[in-house]
Amino acid sequence: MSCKIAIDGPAGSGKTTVAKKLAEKLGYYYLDTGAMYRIVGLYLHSKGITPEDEITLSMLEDIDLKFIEGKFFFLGKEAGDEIRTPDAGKYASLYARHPVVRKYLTSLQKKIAQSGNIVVEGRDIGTVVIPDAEVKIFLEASPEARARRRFEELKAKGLNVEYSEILNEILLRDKQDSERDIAPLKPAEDAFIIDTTNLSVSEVIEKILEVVKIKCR
Ligand SMILES: Nc1ncnc2c1ncn2[C@@H]1O[C@H](COP(=O)(O)OP(=O)(O)O)[C@@H](O)[C@H]1O
Ligand SMILES: Nc1ccn([C@H]2C[C@H](O)[C@@H](COP(=O)(O)OP(=O)(O)O)O2)c(=O)n1
Repeated sequence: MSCKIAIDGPAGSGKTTVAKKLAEKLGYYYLDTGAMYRIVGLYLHSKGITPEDEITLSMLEDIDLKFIEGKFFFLGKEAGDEIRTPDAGKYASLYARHPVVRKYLTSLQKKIAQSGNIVVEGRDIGTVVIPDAEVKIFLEASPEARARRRFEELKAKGLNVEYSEILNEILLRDKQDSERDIAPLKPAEDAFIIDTTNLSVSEVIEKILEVVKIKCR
């Protein structure tokens, strides 16, 4: 029996860290849907196209977005740290509200999610991308904890960031992602909600594994 695990939640709640470790532990595929929105957001911004402009399918196909052996490629090159900057997250969230962007990326994500046992992380996985997922997890944490984590993460990568700026960026994306009309950030009705504010990564993974043992027998 194939088992699909959806992990949703706001920025800094621990989705990527937990999803990657979980997929490795279970021997499942892993899909970071946020990376796809980051690639699209950076590309459209670089072309001077705003989220208010008409965005066509052919514009998005010009990105030549590919997912090969767990890695993303666009414009013929592998996606690197350039998609992990605060600006990339800002543009991802801005263009993620556009119906053509959502339709295009959701269609790709649904196809990839059919690969077999997989952990998929994002904002609308349990509600839209794989609503039939056997396991649905919604991670949350205080904005301050999430900003602190992201601040430490970016600082460790050598980026010159201010905690207050990161907190404001996270609060803005929380609002944009949860208040948009299409596929807003919210827990699926059958999602298990885990507050990670005072939990270690291992403790979060242990909680998820308890659900997996029951739902993915
Ligand atoms: N439960 C946790 N406790 C402490 N730090 C965490 C926890 N979960 C994730 N982190 C750290 O916080 C940062 C952001 O985590 P990440 O998995 O990228 O969050 P998201 O994908 O939800 O934005 C990373 O440096 C990660 O190591
Ligand atoms: N399934 C998804 C994944 C990401 N997005 C949008 C909204 C998010 O703010 C941005 C960036 O997502 P990403 O998961 O990479 O960001 P964080 O790692 O949580 O900071 O993309 C989305 O709308 N739907």
